[in-house]
Amino acid sequence: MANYFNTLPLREKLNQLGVCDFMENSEFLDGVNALKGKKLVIVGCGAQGLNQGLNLRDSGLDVAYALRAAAIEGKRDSWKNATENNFKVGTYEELIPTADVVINLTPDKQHTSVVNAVMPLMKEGATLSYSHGFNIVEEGMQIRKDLTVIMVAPKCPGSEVRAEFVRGFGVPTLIAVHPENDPQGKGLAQAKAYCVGTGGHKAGVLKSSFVAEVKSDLMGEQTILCGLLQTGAILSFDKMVEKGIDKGYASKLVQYGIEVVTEALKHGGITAMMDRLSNQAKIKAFEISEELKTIMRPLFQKHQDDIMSGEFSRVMMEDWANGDKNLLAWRAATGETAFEKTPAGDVKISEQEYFDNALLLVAFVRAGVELAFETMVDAGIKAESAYYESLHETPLIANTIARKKLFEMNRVISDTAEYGCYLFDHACKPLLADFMTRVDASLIGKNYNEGKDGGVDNRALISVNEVIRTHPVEIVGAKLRKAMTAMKSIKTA
Ligand SMILES: NC(=O)C1=CN([C@@H]2O[C@H](COP(=O)(O)OP(=O)(O)OC[C@H]3O[C@@H](n4cnc5c(N)ncnc54)[C@H](OP(=O)(O)O)[C@@H]3O)[C@@H](O)[C@H]2O)C=CC1
Ligand SMILES: CC[C@](O)(C(C)=O)C(=O)O
Ligand SMILES: [Mg+2]
Ligand SMILES: [Mg+2]
Repeated sequence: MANYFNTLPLREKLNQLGVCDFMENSEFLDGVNALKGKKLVIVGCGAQGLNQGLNLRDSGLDVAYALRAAAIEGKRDSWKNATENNFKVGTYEELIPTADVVINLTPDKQHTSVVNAVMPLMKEGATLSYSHGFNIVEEGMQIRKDLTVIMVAPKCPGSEVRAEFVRGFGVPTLIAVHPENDPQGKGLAQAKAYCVGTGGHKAGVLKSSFVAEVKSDLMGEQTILCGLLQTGAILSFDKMVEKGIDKGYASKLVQYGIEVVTEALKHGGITAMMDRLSNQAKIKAFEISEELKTIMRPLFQKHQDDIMSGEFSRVMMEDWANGDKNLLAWRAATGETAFEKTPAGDVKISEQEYFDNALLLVAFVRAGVELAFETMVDAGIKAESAYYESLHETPLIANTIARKKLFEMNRVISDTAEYGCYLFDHACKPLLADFMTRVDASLIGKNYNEGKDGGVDNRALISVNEVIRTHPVEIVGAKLRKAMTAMKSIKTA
């Protein structure tokens, strides 16, 4: 199989990369009807499988789970997830032949073998669905011509797909129909109905393409969403310990601080996050984030280049073939970091203190969101898609760190995200070594405002505000957030 994207002529590459239509509420008035009464069979019951299935069932759809025989016999977690939630469970042979829609929610590294196993069992004219286009785009999987192939890709971890739905909201979602597989022209209607079933239509839906989803999703997850949050968390914690800050306090400030500062992003973008700081702290956070952007820009560009060329996938797939040797070693090393091993202290930190005592975290977030957004847009990804993959999803990943630190984040994200996260983190830390020698406790661990009189140069403040507020991520964000009127707040630690 050849990398599908690389087989396309340049104009078609650009064409597919540029597919990005924000869908109006009026396009979802048909609700879940296109899937009502159809049999939806989800393959795999993990992070996305379980949570999407719960939402789809609560939306009135008929959902069952096809698991591999070993998972059923061994009563593995996937079997427990499904049966404890009272779903029908069966083998591929039992459930796939009657399915109208087969939803493949197994890890990307298994897609070729899973699709090769289920495709011969699928009935004529059925639909195969993915939540990430890797198998189609990077591996060039060929699907039987009578089958419709759609994608419904929530822009967030599975746990948050459920949590937002239960809160009465949803998560932004990219939907697409594979241009090579839409023989009956029903793909879009089914993808829209599926998206209503998961609640995604409440948060914003982009009509995208498999190509645009893959090239933006991989970039977001490697850089700002997971890679940089991991780097920022570890470096911030280590710096506080080096400066003599209590370890329990340091652990708590980072674990919950990322969630608290990014919650402001969710509601009002970088502007709202930076406005939570005093004027003098905002100017300082702006300066250090500008420096971080300069240092990290080449790394962000390298990741995007490697994603576009297929080099990233090639190297990751080598590791798959090698029994995940690198991934497993990197996962184990993450578990051994001092941040991971130090429990959060039993100390009260007020919401404002998370901002005032963690300027460095705010600077990492601003730098990472803006860099990821700028790099994606420069590569031909549309601003709306880049916004979801950078600014909007950062708080949702931060929620997972608040639960159980980097372990939880890496457990709930996909296998491609976890691999890319470590790759970025390992390249980023050495790049920041010199910068970090200049960071003191006033930037992380202590209140930046302490001992300062609060005065600022008016012109400097006006110019900082101007740069923050007119960044293209803020412009598109303001527009997209208007469509998120039902967004709920989360409770902070
Ligand atoms: N994780 C996330 O939050 C996101 C994931 N996605 C996409 O969703 C899809 C699913 O990812 P994710 O939910 O992380 O997957 P998980 O790693 O959570 O695994 C899902 C399930 O697949 C089953 N499985 C594993 N290997 C096989 C196999 N060889 N054959 C059959 N079943 C297998 C596992 O059950 P068992 O081993 O018991 O059989 C497990 O329950 C991916 O395409 C991913 O890119 C998209 C957005 C976010
Ligand atoms: C963390 C990134 C993601 O792409 C996601 C949750 O959207 C993944 O693959 O897990
Ligand atoms: Mg994603
Ligand atoms: Mg992903």
